[in-house]
Amino acid sequence: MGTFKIEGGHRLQGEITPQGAKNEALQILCAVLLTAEAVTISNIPDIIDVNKLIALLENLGVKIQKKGEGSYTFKADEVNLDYLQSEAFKRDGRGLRGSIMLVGPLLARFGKGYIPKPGGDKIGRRRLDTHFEGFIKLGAAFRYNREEYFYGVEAKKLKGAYMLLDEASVTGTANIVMAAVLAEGTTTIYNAACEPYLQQLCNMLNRMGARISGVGSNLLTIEGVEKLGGTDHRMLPDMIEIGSWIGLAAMTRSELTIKNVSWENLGLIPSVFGKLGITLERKGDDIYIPAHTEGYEIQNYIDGSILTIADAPWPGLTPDLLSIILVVSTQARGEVLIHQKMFESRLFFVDKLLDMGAKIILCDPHRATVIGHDFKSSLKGTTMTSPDIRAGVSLLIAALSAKGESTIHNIEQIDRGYEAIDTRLQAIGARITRV
Ligand SMILES: CC(=O)N[C@H]1[C@@H](OP(=O)(O)OP(=O)(O)OC[C@H]2O[C@@H](n3ccc(=O)[nH]c3=O)[C@H](O)[C@@H]2O)O[C@H](CO)[C@@H](O)[C@@H]1O
Ligand SMILES: C=C(OP(=O)(O)O)C(=O)O
Repeated sequence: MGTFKIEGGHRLQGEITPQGAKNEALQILCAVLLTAEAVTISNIPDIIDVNKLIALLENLGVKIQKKGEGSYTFKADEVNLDYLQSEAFKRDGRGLRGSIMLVGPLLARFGKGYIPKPGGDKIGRRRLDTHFEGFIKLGAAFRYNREEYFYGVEAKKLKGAYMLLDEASVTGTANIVMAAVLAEGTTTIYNAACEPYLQQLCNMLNRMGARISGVGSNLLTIEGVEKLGGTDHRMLPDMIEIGSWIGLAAMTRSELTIKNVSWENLGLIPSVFGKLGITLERKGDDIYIPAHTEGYEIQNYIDGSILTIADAPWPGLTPDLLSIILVVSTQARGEVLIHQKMFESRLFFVDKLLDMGAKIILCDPHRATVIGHDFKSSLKGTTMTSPDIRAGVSLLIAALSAKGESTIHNIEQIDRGYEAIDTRLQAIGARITRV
């Protein structure tokens, strides 16, 4: 179990460039299985989850060639389907959430897709019904081995169908889209998720020869094609990392520039931080955050009532930023209710913030009221364990703003999604060491 030691209370300064988007990368990498031709992908983040998925592709027989930093060519012309039945796959396929998206492309191209119950953050129930109900609608037979937690779908030929998803699942939509592009006839997916991750996936598939319309909306129409070809694709900057750095700048009262953020793909993220009173300036495609020496003040609603910040399917606020928003609120002027609607166990990390001196009432597993300190009292360094990726980064931000030394254990959770976070933060003045 890796550990970070952090000496808090120091201002940071400078520029930071976001990595390529983790959740986009997981979709895009699975899509290389849809063609026998070469697909070149750049801006791939060097993080644990992505590297695990690349290893799974390699074990499936995908030829992988490094082109440069974060840039690889993938060629799935000799896929080894026997690997899917191996003990190694049953073990390694469980290592991340994103591996579930291998199923759709395998089913579409080879008529069968299998996966052990995938891993990812332990943040509450994470069902897969949307994925498999979609495959069944396309004509696949489904089986689930409860003893081994092993899922399987098979179909000689998928047939396009209309489906209204019971929830706008991000990985579920990506999986069904990747299955439908090679199905016979037209598939309509209503209540589809439409995050930039999915827009990027659909645009890439269209460049490979797919016929997807409605990209960016919750109504996707997919006319199946016989086969797909190769393409080049570049990952967008990671919007969750961008949000994390905005929070970091505000809470450490640092002047920071976040480079090349792809503003048009950030949705509500800048305005939600704006509601916490954080000033962001758009400079070209960068975000400039001045040092908040006077702190920041949470806005109330127009009628004077207390602000709620809640997650919602895109274009609502992504749930992956709520832990960071919560931590940043602990030093704001004012109060806010944080409502994590999607996940049941994502707010329990607030106990650690309470230990550090934050004023938070955990109302129930989904809601926490935060009463900001307005920097009149700093958080105090402590020893903690990172429970999940975003809580881990939130605790890291808290530790960097706190008085004294903190220790964060289980930092593999952070490394799952943030590339070389220690050296990148050291470069802007953070006192953080990996021990
Ligand atoms: C690898 C990857 O891409 N992971 C992301 C993906 O996970 P993932 O695709 O696993 O998450 P889903 O979109 O399926 O759903 C996440 C949770 O939200 C609930 N839900 C979802 C949609 C909805 O309309 N109502 C609702 O309550 C689900 O029941 C589930 O508990 O999307 C999540 C939601 O943005 C993000 O937190 C994860 O970082
Ligand atoms: C929940 C997350 O990841 P995963 O779905 O991979 O567990 C996340 O990125 O915040």
